[in-house]
Amino acid sequence: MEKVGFFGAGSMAEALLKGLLGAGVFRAEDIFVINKKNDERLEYIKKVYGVKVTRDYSEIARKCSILMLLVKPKDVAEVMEKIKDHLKEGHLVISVAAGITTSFIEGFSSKKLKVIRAMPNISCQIKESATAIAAGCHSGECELKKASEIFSSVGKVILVDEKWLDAVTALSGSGPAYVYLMMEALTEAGVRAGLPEKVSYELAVQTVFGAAKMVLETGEEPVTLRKKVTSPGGTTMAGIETLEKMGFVNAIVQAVKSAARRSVEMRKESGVSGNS
Ligand SMILES: NC(=O)C1=CN([C@@H]2O[C@H](COP(=O)(O)OP(=O)(O)OC[C@H]3O[C@@H](n4cnc5c(N)ncnc54)[C@H](O)[C@@H]3O)[C@@H](O)[C@H]2O)C=CC1
Ligand SMILES: O=C(O)[C@@H]1CCC=N1
Repeated sequence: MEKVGFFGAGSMAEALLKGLLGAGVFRAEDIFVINKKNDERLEYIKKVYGVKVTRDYSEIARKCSILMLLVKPKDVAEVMEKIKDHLKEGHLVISVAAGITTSFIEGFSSKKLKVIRAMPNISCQIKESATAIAAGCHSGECELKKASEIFSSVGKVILVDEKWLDAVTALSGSGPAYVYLMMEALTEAGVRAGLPEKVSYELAVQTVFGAAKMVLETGEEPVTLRKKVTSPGGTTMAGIETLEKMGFVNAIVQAVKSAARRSVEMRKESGVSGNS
């Protein structure tokens, strides 16, 4: 079985660990994890998931054929500097860092480094991620297949051109947070309408879950399902009219635009030149 190195031990690394181990894609003993300086966090990761932890960057590069960059965009360069002399053409580098291009990563090595840029989301923890992947210039079918296998074990995978990744990041990378905010808003709305908080929360969460499951299980589009809920002159229509008046759709459109813009900014802040 291949060995995989995790550079980063934060939220995304833990969500992926849970998903990948749960799916049996890697054995715990084949996963090596390193972080910047938080010993307690690394100990926790080792204890809970039984994976190997180290402070030796070269050990990971030596032992693992798949290297996953699970650090913040601004920290990608630091990791690459630390591992660049140990990189081989046989390595597959998979980066999930928002805004960071495959060409930026490739640029750290004189070898034809195989790089895949992926944008999963936090739901890989429960194997329900929506992940988009794009290949760098030295990656081909084989690398895409490998990355696809990894991420399809934790959810759905879509192959995209790298130029779409800022938009993908803004939509499905950040997307779970928008939906959580929707749940928070519905809960607060229920409380303001007189419901006890616990009741409101349970109804809000199950409503969001049921609505998504309806789309997936019936195959009907959201617009069709929305019309089925909206009786003429009824309660839903009153609610939807208010959402429209308050610019609900535009708010979502602007949110995704802002997030995509931020992905571009973070790329620039990380010292990456070029557009995508
Ligand atoms: N959190 C999310 O829902 C998603 C995050 N991402 C991407 O995943 C990446 C990680 O995000 P999070 O896990 O949320 O961040 P985080 O802040 O929770 O974790 C970052 C980890 O990187 C480690 N790190 C920093 N510098 C390092 C270095 N030089 N060497 C080794 N480890 C180092 C830190 O110690 C920490 O463990 C980001 O690039 C983000 O854009 C992508 C999709 C979703
Ligand atoms: O907020 C962020 O920058 C990362 C990328 C997508 C989700 N979280």
